[in-house]
Amino acid sequence: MDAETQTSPEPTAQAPGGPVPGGKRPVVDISQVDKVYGNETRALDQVDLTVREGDFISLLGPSGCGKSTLLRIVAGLSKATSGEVKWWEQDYGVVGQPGRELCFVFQSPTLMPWARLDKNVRLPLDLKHVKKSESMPKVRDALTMVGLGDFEGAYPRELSGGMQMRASIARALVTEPSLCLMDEPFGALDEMTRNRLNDDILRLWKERGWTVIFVTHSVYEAVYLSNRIAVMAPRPGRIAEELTIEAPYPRGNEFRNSDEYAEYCRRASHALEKVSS
Ligand SMILES: Nc1ncnc2c1ncn2[C@@H]1O[C@H](COP(=O)(O)OP(=O)(O)OP(=O)(O)O)[C@@H](O)[C@H]1O
Repeated sequence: MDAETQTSPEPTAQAPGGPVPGGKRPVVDISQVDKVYGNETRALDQVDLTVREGDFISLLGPSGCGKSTLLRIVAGLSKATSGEVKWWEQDYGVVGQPGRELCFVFQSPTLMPWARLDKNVRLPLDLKHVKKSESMPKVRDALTMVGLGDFEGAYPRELSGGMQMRASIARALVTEPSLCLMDEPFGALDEMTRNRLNDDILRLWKERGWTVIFVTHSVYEAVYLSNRIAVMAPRPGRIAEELTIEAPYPRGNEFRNSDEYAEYCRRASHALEKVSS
């Protein structure tokens, strides 16, 4: 998971199962994944999802439908009971090899309270024994990208909740991931801060050429950010419906205030109501 990122092989027009719709190469292929916990909770049942290069996919669903479980399985933090999670042309085990770097942004910032921001953000590179002379320019670059360029010497307690979340995104950025997994990163923030961070994430997604899998409870957030939304249902956890959000990027306030956005939100709410009832 922590190996140096290098350039991925050139995209090809063929997926293992045939031609790639739209020419986009699959990054992760989740196939017939079940997860049954030790207490016999069936958290996931026959989940199929193909994540393609450049996708911004939201996993949207009520509490307990298995969103975090699925994300943790993709990250290799938990094992599927059965089924497969494959990377393009290779098994999951190759994560951490060149071109297969991923990052995970958790629900809370999980910063080390005793360390200044630069040290917090440098942590993944320190763990890889990257020399300080090499890591510090990357740390400064990442902090600047999330708008915290002037705060590298600050302690987490000196920052607002939104700034702490930005710092945790900077810590993910320094690893130069190609796939970014985000588990409800903005759920605890007020609406204005969440909107601002949504815009930041879309900018980084575009600039960095990321593929993102994003967990959220919020219909509004899912529609604003995503090109695809997988609506998940509980008991057992499964993907009940997939919505495509055709609105072009970049998206901003114009999109947020548009009839098109309202219509997509209505559709996503309706899908969510169906699985929650
Ligand atoms: N370690 C575990 N052991 C037993 N059951 C678990 C474990 N982790 C999760 N579960 C159960 O699996 C189901 C799916 O949980 P999960 O956290 O993946 O859902 P979620 O959709 O992410 O929920 P939330 O939106 O509340 O975070 C739930 O019923 C949960 O109680």
